[in-house]
Amino acid sequence: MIVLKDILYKVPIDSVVGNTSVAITNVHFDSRQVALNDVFVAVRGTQSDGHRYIIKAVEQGAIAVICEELPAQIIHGVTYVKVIDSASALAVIAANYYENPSRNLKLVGVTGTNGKTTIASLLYQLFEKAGYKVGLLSTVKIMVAGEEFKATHTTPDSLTINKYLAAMNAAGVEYCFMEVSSHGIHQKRTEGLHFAGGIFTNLSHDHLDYHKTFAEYRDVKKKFFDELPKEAFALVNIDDKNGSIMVQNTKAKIVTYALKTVADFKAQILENQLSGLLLKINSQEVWVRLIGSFNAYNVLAIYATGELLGLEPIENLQLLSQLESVSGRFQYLISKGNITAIVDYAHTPDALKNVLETINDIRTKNEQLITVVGAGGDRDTSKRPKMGHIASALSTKTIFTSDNPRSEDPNAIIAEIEAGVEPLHYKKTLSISDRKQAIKTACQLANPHDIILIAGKGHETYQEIKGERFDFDDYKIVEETLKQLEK
Ligand SMILES: CC(=O)N[C@H]1[C@@H](OP(=O)(O)OP(=O)(O)OC[C@H]2O[C@@H](n3ccc(=O)[nH]c3=O)[C@H](O)[C@@H]2O)O[C@H](CO)[C@@H](O)[C@@H]1O[C@H](C)C(=O)N[C@@H](C)C(=O)N[C@H](CCC(=O)O)C(=O)O
Ligand SMILES: Nc1ncnc2c1ncn2[C@@H]1O[C@H](COP(=O)(O)OP(=O)(O)OP(=O)(O)O)[C@@H](O)[C@H]1O
Ligand SMILES: N[C@H](CCC[C@H](N)C(=O)O)C(=O)O
Ligand SMILES: [Mg+2]
Repeated sequence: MIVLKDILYKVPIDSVVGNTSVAITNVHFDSRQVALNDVFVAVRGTQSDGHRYIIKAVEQGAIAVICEELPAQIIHGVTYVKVIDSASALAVIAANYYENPSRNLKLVGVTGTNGKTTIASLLYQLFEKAGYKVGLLSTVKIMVAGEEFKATHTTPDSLTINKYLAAMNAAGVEYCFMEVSSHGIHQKRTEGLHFAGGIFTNLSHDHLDYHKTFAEYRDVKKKFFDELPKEAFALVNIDDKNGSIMVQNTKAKIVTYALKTVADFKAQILENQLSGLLLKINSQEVWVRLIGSFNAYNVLAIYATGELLGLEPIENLQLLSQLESVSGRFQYLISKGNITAIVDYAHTPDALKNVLETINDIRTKNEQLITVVGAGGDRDTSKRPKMGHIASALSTKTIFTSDNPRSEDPNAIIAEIEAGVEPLHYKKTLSISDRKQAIKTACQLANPHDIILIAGKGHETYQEIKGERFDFDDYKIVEETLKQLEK
């Protein structure tokens, strides 16, 4: 039996109306999911306010309500707990309800604009190959010791996080790697978790619709490091100018990694090819099957984390060379007709620039680089012209198309992307709003040895248009189209 006051442990409370010794069944922050004897936590959101649904939750059987403001109408038999901050209370309640599962394993959070999925997924692979039971919470999927679950967010809500961590406890998981998004930190989805370490990848332009200014976005990321406990490690990319800012106020042990600067963990790129990277890490050579100089940072962060969590350096290096690429991250095929098609999740200006520069480093001048790219609807609009500028400047030909238009007009998004194209690059671009048609056109324009980059959607298996999700898989489409054209 779970009692309300037990799950309120360490929640900053303002006042209580009713009895906190009542038995409760479940906890929800969505009134539509509330059933008899559940607790409803009213959270203020971006579209609506959970406080509006308190009456509905009580009608559905809620025995207790956690809120920042008491409702005008108090129902007898229901306990009302007024808290300072509902989102924060929800996170602490979630951890209490599932018996603090983050304390029974080593939890490492990865934050930064790009590279979170890559690092978290490859750490999952590394520790699994080292013989441990491992957990993963990522944009692509959730893993509990080999069992796969669907991911809906990069960082899920605090109840979902703790639910999966509890399942990991039950499965005997020793290490869990999770992505920590800026939305996740800002909405306090990760509060109340006990982290053994935090990793900072890099910081560049993204989500400025939500966070408004770059400084605000940076400070939200920094908050994750501010809150790490002193026994944790804070592993930071010190080549990124925001790396030192991230750990300015952390209590955790600061460990640095870099390619260009003096750091605790240092790497050098010896070779950079389409088949992989040859790196020198802390004076040892290692070959990895990951492509692009940005992946040298990811590999170095993974190596350093392995060592910080106790892997032997030799074993660590051996396992690094066995890692397989992550779905939708520089995932490529070479067709029968010798056309290389690359599918990559680059959906920020910086990621797009990195991927294009990597391809330009690898290709020879007579091969064309044909890029297919768009930008998501209902998301940061200021990145659109930047992406248009970068794609057109760094590709031989660029086809602008739709990403997930969501509620927006696809052609209006494309017009904003086109606005960033410099006049001298105009003639190298065309726009086709139907993404499938855009991919097909890229395939038709490609000659043997050319490279096609399809950016922005990576592993996604849908396209979201006007609230509906249609099946869509960049990799499958380009694979099938090239097969048909080369029949
Ligand atoms: C903008 C945003 O982050 N929104 C998240 C937020 O929803 P919200 O604030 O819009 O909620 P709301 O609709 O205003 O509702 C307020 C409250 O009323 C409750 N409610 C609402 C209706 C009702 O009938 N009854 C009821 O109780 C809701 O459950 C909610 O608690 O809280 C929800 C619950 O945790 C999230 O599912 C939701 O994510 C939406 C779906 C989303 O698209 N989020 C994206 C932007 C996101 O979080 N992305 C990051 C990755 C970003 C990156 O690439 O780095 C991620 O971590 O996934
Ligand atoms: N260390 C890095 N530095 C810069 N760009 C990177 C790095 N790692 C990956 N990228 C680029 O960013 C894209 C997204 O990578 P990844 O999915 O690992 O990032 P993410 O941080 O998880 O993104 P999201 O915020 O959408 O979850 C990749 O497809 C690649 O183009
Ligand atoms: N986690 C990112 C994913 C963007 C992926 C891109 N395909 C899009 O739909 O904009 C976001 O929610 O902003
Ligand atoms: Mg991710």
